[in-house]
Amino acid sequence: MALQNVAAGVKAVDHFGKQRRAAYVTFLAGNGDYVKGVVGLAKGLRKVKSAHPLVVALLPDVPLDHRLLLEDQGCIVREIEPVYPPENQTRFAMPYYVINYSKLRIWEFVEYSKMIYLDGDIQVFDNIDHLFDLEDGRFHAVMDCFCEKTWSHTPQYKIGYCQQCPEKVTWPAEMGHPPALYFNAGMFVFEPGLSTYGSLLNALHTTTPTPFAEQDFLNMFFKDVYKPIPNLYNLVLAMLWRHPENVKLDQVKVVHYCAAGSKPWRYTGKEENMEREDIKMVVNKWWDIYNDECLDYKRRVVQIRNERALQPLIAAAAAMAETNAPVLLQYVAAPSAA
Ligand SMILES: O=c1ccn([C@@H]2O[C@H](COP(=O)(O)OP(=O)(O)O)[C@@H](O)[C@H]2O)c(=O)[nH]1
Ligand SMILES: OC[C@H]1O[C@H](O[C@@H]2[C@@H](O)[C@H](O)[C@@H](O)[C@H](O)[C@@H]2O)[C@H](O)[C@@H](O)[C@H]1O
Ligand SMILES: [Mn+2]
Repeated sequence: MALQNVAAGVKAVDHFGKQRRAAYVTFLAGNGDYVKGVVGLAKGLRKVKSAHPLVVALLPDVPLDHRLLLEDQGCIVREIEPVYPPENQTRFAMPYYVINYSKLRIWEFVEYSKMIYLDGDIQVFDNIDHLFDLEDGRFHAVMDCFCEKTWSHTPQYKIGYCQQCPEKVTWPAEMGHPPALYFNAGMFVFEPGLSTYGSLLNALHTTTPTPFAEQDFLNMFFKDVYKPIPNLYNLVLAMLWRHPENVKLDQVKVVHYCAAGSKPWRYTGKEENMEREDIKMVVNKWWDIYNDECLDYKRRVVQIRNERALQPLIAAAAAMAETNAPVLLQYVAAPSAA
């Protein structure tokens, strides 16, 4: 029995050259435990019934078993080449931040017209598909906070200034202009494009790396088109103790587990602020999704024997792939007469 996989899943739709589409995209590097973050994210997007697939841009050092785990969760796995900043003496805020420049490869995913990037340590608790309708030609992201120790190298940290409460400490005239609005690069809405991609890589080669690596670089590159979106779309956890007046936790749709000690899959509760009831609550909410087997992806295979049914079924399956419900069509050719 000759089985021919007529995959009408998302990939096949790409080959049909249909209109460009929207997708979520995340980034995975190494053979460590961030893969748990990406599995959790895939299940979280399924739980909120997102209509769009999750693409995982992963580095060559991600092992096969991790890739299969992600495929089995319905992710579209795309291997990318690393991107390194120019030779430098920079001390990154976290030494591993140097690998984060590889995120820039996602601008090359031009089969998609609009994408939402989400770090692997992010969870989506409410549907945010409406963000794909945000204005084109802009870079949409949530404003960051400068109050954590990770910012102690900056002038704003030294004088206690934060864009989250600009009225609290007046920016001294002798220090020139206050810093431009600055976004957290763990979540952003963007449009892939080869010309932007080329400009990004060219600009990178002549830009001295800085402590927040690609986050600093992206803020510099998109400064003129950056448009802040509410922090309910990317709650940087430090906001809970740095700017509680700016946070309505019951309205938060997206949580970013970037505070030290808050990665759910590594959570011990020992680090500073990690014993807080709100931190325990969002970490438990992450685990509820990660452990929920009902949210595991179930691949659907439909076998076809009648060749005349093939085309309409491919069209129907391609349409379903659009709504992040890929179907694998298998055409079972009749055995040839002996
Ligand atoms: O060993 C690593 C470190 C980072 N990342 C990816 O790079 C992103 C940015 O790193 P991280 O979230 O740790 O930075 P933070 O937001 O905590 O500063 C992660 O979310 C992952 O998607 C990864 O895959 N493996
Ligand atoms: O490589 C630089 C990283 O910079 C950002 O993380 C930082 C930043 O948010 C600081 O403002 C916080 O103080 C800190 O905790 C947090 O880790 C992005 O989340 C991450 O994706 C990545 O771009
Ligand atoms: Mn992160």
